[in-house]
Amino acid sequence: MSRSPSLPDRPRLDLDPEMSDAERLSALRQHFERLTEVNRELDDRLTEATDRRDELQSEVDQLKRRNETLKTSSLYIATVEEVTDDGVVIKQHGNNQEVLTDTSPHLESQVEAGDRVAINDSFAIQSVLDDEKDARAQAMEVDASPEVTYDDIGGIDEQVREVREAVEDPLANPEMFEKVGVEPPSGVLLHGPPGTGKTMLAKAVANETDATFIKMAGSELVRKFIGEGSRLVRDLFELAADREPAVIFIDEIDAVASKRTDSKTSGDAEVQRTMMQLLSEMDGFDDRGEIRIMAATNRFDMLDEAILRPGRFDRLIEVPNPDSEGIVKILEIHTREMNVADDVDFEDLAEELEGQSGADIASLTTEAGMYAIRDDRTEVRREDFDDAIEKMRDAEESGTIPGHTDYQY
Ligand SMILES: Nc1ncnc2c1ncn2[C@@H]1O[C@H](COP(=O)(O)OP(=O)(O)OP(=O)(O)O)[C@@H](O)[C@H]1O
Repeated sequence: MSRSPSLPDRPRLDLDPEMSDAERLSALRQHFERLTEVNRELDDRLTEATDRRDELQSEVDQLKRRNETLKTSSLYIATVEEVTDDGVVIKQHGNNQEVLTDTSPHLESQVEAGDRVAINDSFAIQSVLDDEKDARAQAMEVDASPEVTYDDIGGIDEQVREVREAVEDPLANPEMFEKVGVEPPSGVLLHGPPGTGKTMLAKAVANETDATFIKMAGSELVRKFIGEGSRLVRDLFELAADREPAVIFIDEIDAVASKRTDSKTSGDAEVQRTMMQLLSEMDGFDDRGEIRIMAATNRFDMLDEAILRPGRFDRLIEVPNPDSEGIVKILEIHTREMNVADDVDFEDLAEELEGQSGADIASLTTEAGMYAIRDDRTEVRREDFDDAIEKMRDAEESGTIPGHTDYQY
């Protein structure tokens, strides 16, 4: 780095007592001129230094920005295959390319075979991903205390009773099953059309038993790369064991447990592997205990029978769309907090809503409330429900799915 030239010397004033007044005045004048000159010089240097400082500052800002971009730029995921003296062998997810790469010295001691790591464009390992941060966080929804209660679920009382018996009792009273010598159902499969309260049921059981609710969507298990699906299944059961009591809920289980297809694509083989992993986790599972397994599907007809064998999903509960009595209950539940006008008759509305799911009814009540708000009213009237029904019908006719997808607990 170049050093800045030294500062100009401070001018000295030498006054000889022998000097005449005129000489003194001239010496003083010269001194004043030199001072002014040095002052100007210092001023220039100051301006120069300030300019340089601004320049350096803008360089620092630029570097900071570049550093930020580097830090936030996309990294790729890979699995460590082997740690050798020559470097680390990783396999990139997605293209399965094997690469021999380096780790930064501070990570050297942390990297082990089997770890998932984040790599940059040049394959250098940037960080080691732990399971929580990686797969679990991405693919699972973990709720230590879900808020849904049985009172929030309408029109499927029989299903609630069955679920309580099959899931809640073994969690709450495992010793009872032990004493009587009865095996509780291993897994409970809820099946029925979309939006009928299957997820709510699983959350309500978890709530009632103070269990952690762990949800994994079957589609998440399929989107992963080779070996990733089965690893996620293992993670799922491990996490449940860490957090017991826990209710595992696998939604859209048909995604990994459909009847075998004829095609022999590697994708199918991978799905099969994931399903086998799921079955083996369930088979090696102690039925009585602190973890209960539930799954849901809208495509019961597609399921591979292997998952329905005893010891696996051996309790099937159908959750249908509500009948008119159920619709009234669901309307009551979803209007609990609403100021509903006297002219709204739920029985009458239920007739119009025949065939709709709980989710449709939930979004319909929200929509009716929105009509009241748009009209600057706090009271929701029959006309608002009528408008909401009309909107729902239009959406059905035009093929767009009614609003339940954007209205979730
Ligand atoms: N029986 C019901 N009682 C009250 N609300 C319901 C009922 N069924 C559905 N809902 C409403 O619909 C929303 C979605 O329900 P839920 O997610 O439980 O359906 P699901 O059967 O799991 O649907 P999917 O098969 O699409 O996953 C709930 O958050 C709730 O607002």
